[in-house]
Amino acid sequence: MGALLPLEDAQERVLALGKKLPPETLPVQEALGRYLAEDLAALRNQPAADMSAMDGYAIRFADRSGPWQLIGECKAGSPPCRALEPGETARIFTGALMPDGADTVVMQENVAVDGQEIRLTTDPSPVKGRHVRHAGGDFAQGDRVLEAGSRLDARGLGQAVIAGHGTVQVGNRPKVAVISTGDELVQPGEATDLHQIPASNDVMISAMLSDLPAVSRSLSRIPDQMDAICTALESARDCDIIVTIGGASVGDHDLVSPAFEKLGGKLDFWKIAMKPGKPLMAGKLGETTVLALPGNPGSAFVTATLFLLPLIRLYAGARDCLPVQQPAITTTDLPAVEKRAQFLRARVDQGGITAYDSQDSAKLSVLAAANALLCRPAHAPEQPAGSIVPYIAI
Ligand SMILES: Nc1nc2c(c(=O)[nH]1)N[C@H]1C(S)=C(S)[C@@H](COP(=O)(O)OP(=O)(O)OC[C@H]3O[C@@H](n4cnc5c(N)ncnc54)[C@H](O)[C@@H]3O)O[C@H]1N2
Ligand code: MOO
Repeated sequence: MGALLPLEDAQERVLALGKKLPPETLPVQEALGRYLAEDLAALRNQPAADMSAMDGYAIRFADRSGPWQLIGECKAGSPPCRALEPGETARIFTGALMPDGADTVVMQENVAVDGQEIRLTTDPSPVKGRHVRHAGGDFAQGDRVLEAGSRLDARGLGQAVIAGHGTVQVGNRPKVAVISTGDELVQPGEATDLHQIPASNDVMISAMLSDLPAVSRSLSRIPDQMDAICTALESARDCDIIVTIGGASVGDHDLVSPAFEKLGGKLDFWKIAMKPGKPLMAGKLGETTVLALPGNPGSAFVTATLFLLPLIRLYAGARDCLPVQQPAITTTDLPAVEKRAQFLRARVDQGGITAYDSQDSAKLSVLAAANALLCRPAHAPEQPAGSIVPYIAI
């Protein structure tokens, strides 16, 4: 067997095969999950002017001990009442603009109201500036409030809107074809003979894409025949990315690589130093990036996590494409790793991270129970229980 390509090199090469798509402008309401194509600057100050953070009474700190004469009302959505003179107060509500002259708010729980006279009932007396949100205290016009390449989640959308934006420039969604191959595959829910298996990877991989800005289509259960695989690949050439599942290894019926080459595909690499996922293949078919994932469910999931999702993020304009690794304490001894980096299906909780005893990449039961991939780099030394190890949350 020739030298296997190290994982990091393979990730770099896959990302080098892709390209960021030209951006588009969308109404903010339609931009959930997209990556910002440019830094977003605030178009307004927030708050636009000093405003009250409480329901109560606006006062001048200079006459903090009261009593005060009530001269008007300030509510959210209306301009403030006239300026306060010494000894005066205005009724004010949360979110209302402060009247000129006022610099402090006393909560209504801390006063007694007697007609137009308002008295302080608590000791100590008010603190200067208390319960006032100052103009520009959140952000000022021109401030960068969101970074190019960051993902617009619910909070990001809220931020864009409060900063004054009705539309945003975002990365486009790559078109992705998911092609599964195998004579043994049957449709979900269909009865299986002993030599058959439900096509679970198709649903699993498509589901992994559903959380990303991608337009995917599925070409399921292509037979292990050269012509059929070539036809499927040809039919997806309008896509930015073709991902195949299964038929990536070296068996006589593993025809993805031969079909890819027959159509003139340019192989970038095949086989990497990783477990599971060794038979991963990557290349270009014209303008389309092709990733061939191994068929075992554990291998398909791990390679999709480490290669396919990052590639989609790259096309969609993400700043950070690779999965985030976090630290946890291993609850078990981990043996030294040889040349293939390992991604162990594991369970992480407050007590630490525990890799499952069985790491058979064909076992969906283990994959489905896991909530983490415990990362073990190639040539990592033995790590006893209690060591800190990296993991990817799944
Ligand atoms: N002589 C060697 N044999 C194998 C090697 C090797 O290096 N030398 N590599 C092994 C490794 S590692 C893996 S992983 C598998 C991957 O093989 P393929 O990508 O060719 O996958 P298949 O043979 O088509 O399928 C493997 C397994 O997964 C099931 N499968 C496939 N597609 C689906 C699907 N869409 N849904 C559910 N299950 C699927 C398939 O029925 C097989 O059971 O090769 C090793 N062999
Ligand atoms: O990707 Mo294979 O799992 O190493 O069996």
